[in-house]
Amino acid sequence: MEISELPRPLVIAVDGPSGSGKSSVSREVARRLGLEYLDTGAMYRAATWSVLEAGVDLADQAAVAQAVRDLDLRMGTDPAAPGVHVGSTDVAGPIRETRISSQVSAVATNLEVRAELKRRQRELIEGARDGVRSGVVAEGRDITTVVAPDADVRILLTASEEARLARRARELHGAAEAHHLEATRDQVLRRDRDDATVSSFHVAADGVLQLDSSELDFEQTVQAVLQAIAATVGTRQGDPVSR
Ligand SMILES: Nc1ncnc2c1ncn2[C@@H]1O[C@H](COP(=O)(O)OP(=O)(O)O)[C@@H](O)[C@H]1O
Ligand SMILES: Nc1ccn([C@H]2C[C@H](O)[C@@H](COP(=O)(O)OP(=O)(O)O)O2)c(=O)n1
Repeated sequence: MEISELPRPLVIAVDGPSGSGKSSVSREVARRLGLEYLDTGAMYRAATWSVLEAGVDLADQAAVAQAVRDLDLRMGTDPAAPGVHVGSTDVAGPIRETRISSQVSAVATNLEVRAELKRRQRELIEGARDGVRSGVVAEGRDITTVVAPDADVRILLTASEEARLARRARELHGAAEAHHLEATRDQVLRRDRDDATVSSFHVAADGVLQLDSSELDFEQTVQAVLQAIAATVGTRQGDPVSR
């Protein structure tokens, strides 16, 4: 089925571990389908940036949760330029720094923080459903299971540990040599271990399509996701309630 014929509104949920390619692939899929793009990991990163900026002790769960409830977070959802602002401060760059990557799980495992961000993510997804682009690709760790279990298409993007480490090392250091792989280990494997205590993103839940990108390059992965979307919503063609 032609992409232009896909029913709208269209909500696509993508989850996966660190380095599986979910952010870059989801963003490109959103761009090609003319949908909005929601990077929920960026919301946890911006919350972490803000809490640290305010000098709140990450171990003080109640104070962290309150700071996140008070957070003036503005998520841009244009896949061509998905900005992240806290108040008027552009934090798109700072939230990718190693100091945030290494501490974000402490915030993401705070259950009150999760409840607050889940509420905001649902609002953003609903807003996108009714917005000019009529839909969104939302990606993270618990989108297929908790935030948008009723999404039209739900995909778990996985890749072998080896592939994920190599991709992250290349991204951070420009090469995947042994010492780079070691330096990247904390950012990928330890963080996934911590994050997995509150979300399930290694095994696909019922009705969630698992896609292993270990042997695929970026373009092949984008194509695989587009095909999965067309195959899933294409079967509902003619269904007037395509959500
Ligand atoms: N299928 C793929 N093959 C090779 N590299 C990829 C693939 N998908 C993504 N990448 C690259 O791997 C890195 C990590 O991807 P990213 O989308 O940030 O992963 P995630 O959001 O799951 O942590 C990026 O530099 C990205 O360009
Ligand atoms: N829906 C989500 C999205 C991200 N998180 C957490 C898990 C991660 O450690 C951080 C940052 O997510 P992000 O997707 O930017 O992580 P990657 O570096 O792409 O692996 O937020 C989450 O708990 N739930």
